[in-house]
Amino acid sequence: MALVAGVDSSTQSCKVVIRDVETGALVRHGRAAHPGGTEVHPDVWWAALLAAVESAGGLDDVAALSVAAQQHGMVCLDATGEVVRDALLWNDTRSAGAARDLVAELGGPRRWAEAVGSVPVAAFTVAKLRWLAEHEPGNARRTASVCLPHDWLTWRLGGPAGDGGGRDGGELVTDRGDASGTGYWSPATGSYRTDLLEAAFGAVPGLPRVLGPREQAGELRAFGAGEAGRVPLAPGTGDNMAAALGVGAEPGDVVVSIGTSGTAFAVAATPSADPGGAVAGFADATGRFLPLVCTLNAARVLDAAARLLGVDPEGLDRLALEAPAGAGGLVCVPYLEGERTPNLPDATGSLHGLTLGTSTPAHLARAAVEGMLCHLADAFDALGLDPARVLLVGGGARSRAVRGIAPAVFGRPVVVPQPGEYVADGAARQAAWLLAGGDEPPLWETGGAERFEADATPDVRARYAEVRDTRFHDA
Ligand SMILES: Nc1ncnc2c1ncn2[C@@H]1O[C@H](COP(=O)(O)OP(=O)(O)O)[C@@H](O)[C@H]1O
Ligand SMILES: O=C(CO)[C@@H](O)[C@H](O)COP(=O)(O)O
Repeated sequence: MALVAGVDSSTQSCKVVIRDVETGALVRHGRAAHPGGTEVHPDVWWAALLAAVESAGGLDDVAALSVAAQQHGMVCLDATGEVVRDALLWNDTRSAGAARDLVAELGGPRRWAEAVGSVPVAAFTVAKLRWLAEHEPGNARRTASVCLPHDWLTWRLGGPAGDGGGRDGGELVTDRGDASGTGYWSPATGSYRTDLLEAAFGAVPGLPRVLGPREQAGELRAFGAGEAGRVPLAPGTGDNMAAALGVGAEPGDVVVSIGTSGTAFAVAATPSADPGGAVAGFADATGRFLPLVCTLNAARVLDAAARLLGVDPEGLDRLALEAPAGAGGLVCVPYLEGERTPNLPDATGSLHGLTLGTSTPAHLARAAVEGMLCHLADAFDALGLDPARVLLVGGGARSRAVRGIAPAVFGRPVVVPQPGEYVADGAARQAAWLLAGGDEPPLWETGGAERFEADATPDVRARYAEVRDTRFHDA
């Protein structure tokens, strides 16, 4: 039985799945935690990857491997391949002012949408590079090349066995999906916009070569591999693109992911360009496109509510399901980490409608779940689609309360695939595609999905919208 490995190096953890190439059956898996915070030295991802691989039983028997990872993170390397400074992650908002400046300098959001499919906000690599040039000019001058988390991990995996840091000049590569989150690569033309990068950063550092969906990224050299047999590395991709591949999303589906970020995205045949900036016009991992709306606040809203109430995730579910729909008028606008969509990087969360009646743990739990889901429903609406299927994935989709309340808030049934690691699965499927060749990724049985239905509660969304607009209209 030939096996492939898929990695998901996401915000909170690194996950590894080992799957059968032919059937996609899960053979082994492992994970290791990432630290909190919005800047991290890439070596920390490397250490977590090693630990996750070990807990997945190693890679000795895999025939190909692919890495997916959190999008946008700025990894700067010097001329010797050493990391210049901690990577700034997608959810680090210090670059919000830099993004505003870039939008103004190019002549407004429409110009950016036309140039690269997206209007940069703090998350985009291009804004982080402007921030670096302005605030850490010494680090900017040392930056000989810039890449993304999955590019860097792929590069390290292809390094010499026993590599302890630094590299000997191997080529950096990326894929269309992750390149489309930089703000200096156009999904529509498939080429870098080095003019935009130079205008933002004052120089054009080395950039990863952008690979096609099943182009080989190199060979596995870490873990002592590459001596006995050759293990090809697939191009890898951003975590949302990998999730689309992992659940087998097709045009007509919208995927809503509740991880550290909340995302709503769809597979599209043509590129998109939203001058309003809400929809990022990304590329996907199959040669198509992935219009996507991303929020900064999703599963961690549930974590925060559980912490506040002194309960575990199951306790939060139980409380939320005890309270009535609408939580008696208690509304949580969950901008706990600032927000990206809408673009309110300095916003904080808000609780509105406290009365003696709503001052109960159950009402607070319900308000947190509904607020998080109303916020995601806004993201879903921004896509402007009427999909045949809405798929709910990510760690937060494991919550019983989320599954029960989501169809009411979204006003349509939701399908929850069997609990799994869909980003790592997508990476594994890409690795299998590299081995199999062909125009389409191999078809894998994704297992039993569960469909959840509920009566729509438009009044819950209306009340949320009223509080959101009153509180944040002028923010
Ligand atoms: N049963 C559950 N109920 C609610 N939330 C859960 C549950 N299991 C996991 N989570 C949440 O999932 C989140 C992590 O999701 P994940 O998709 O792995 O994030 P990321 O990909 O951003 O690292 C955590 O914030 C965690 O609280
Ligand atoms: O910035 C985006 C999408 O544009 C985020 O979705 C990141 O890719 C992080 O993903 P998670 O770790 O939350 O899955």
